[in-house]
Amino acid sequence: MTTILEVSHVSKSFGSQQVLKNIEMEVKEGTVLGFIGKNGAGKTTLMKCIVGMLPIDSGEIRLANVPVTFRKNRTNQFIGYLPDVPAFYDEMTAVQYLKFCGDITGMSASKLSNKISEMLALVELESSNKSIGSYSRGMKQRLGIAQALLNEPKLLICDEPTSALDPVGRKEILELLRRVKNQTTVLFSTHILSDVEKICDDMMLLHEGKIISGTEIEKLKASHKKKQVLLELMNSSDREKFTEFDYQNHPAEKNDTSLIFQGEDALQLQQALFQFLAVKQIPVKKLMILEPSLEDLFQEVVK
Ligand SMILES: Nc1ncnc2c1ncn2[C@@H]1O[C@H](COP(=O)(O)OP(=O)(O)OP(=O)(O)O)[C@@H](O)[C@H]1O
Repeated sequence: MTTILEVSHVSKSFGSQQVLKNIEMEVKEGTVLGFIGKNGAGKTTLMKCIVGMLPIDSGEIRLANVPVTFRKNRTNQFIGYLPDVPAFYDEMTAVQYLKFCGDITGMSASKLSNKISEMLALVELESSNKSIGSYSRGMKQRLGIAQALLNEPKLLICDEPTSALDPVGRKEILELLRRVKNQTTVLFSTHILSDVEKICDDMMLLHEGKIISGTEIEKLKASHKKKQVLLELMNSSDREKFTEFDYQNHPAEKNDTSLIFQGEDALQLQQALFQFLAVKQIPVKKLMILEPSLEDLFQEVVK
């Protein structure tokens, strides 16, 4: 797989505050990469460095193997960028706005006209002839993505595209980003971890100026796995029989018909449960080892 974005040893400070510390990352072509971090972690800063809007103190950023230089737009031909707070001309319609943006890039009139129709269909705004000022936040984000994709970028960068949206708007944007994957590589930042779990091929976490890669997150996940077992019973009366189970070694969380057991070795725990269930002849609805959620891991990393 070709590398589209390469960030090597990048550091960046604002005064005495070092926001990025020797950052190393790579984005492979055709993937959707989720970029996670708490508020103020430095996600926007890194994205602005990638698009050449902020200078870096040291290191190198390469896009399609071309070095990014502060305020030089040579590498911006490869990028579509949707900032966290996109600005629009409220009195324009979507078509007028995209035409305005396309004209600036010097696209030919016929190509632009086809491209506008294609993009508006992609973001499902083709039937809207309202002015942008009357758009919902979700519609504005979708228009922003259409605009960012107008010049067929190799990499689409979206800064917190779902943060200000309600669940319906968020779902629409996530589905759109997933669709867009057929046309370009996507890097998007978020602090909503379930968004990343839903659509991303890879993820990375920015914490205290350093990147924790998707591979490291997976390792963390593996080390946290195999520690919890969920048991769902057919009825609540059977749950009472668990008073005789060895809770001392396997403390459990209890609900009406389910129990979550904690242990150092989930396989052993599962075996002990199987034995107990067989001896007591308790019917089972579900018995499974629980995977930790990204939210659990995030809490683990940042605590
Ligand atoms: N131009 C600037 N001058 C001084 N400090 C800045 C500047 N831009 C960002 N910072 C600081 O750098 C840190 C990282 O900010 P950044 O906006 O990159 O975080 P973020 O991860 O995008 O957060 P959010 O999710 O809140 O947008 C913050 O402490 C912020 O105050």
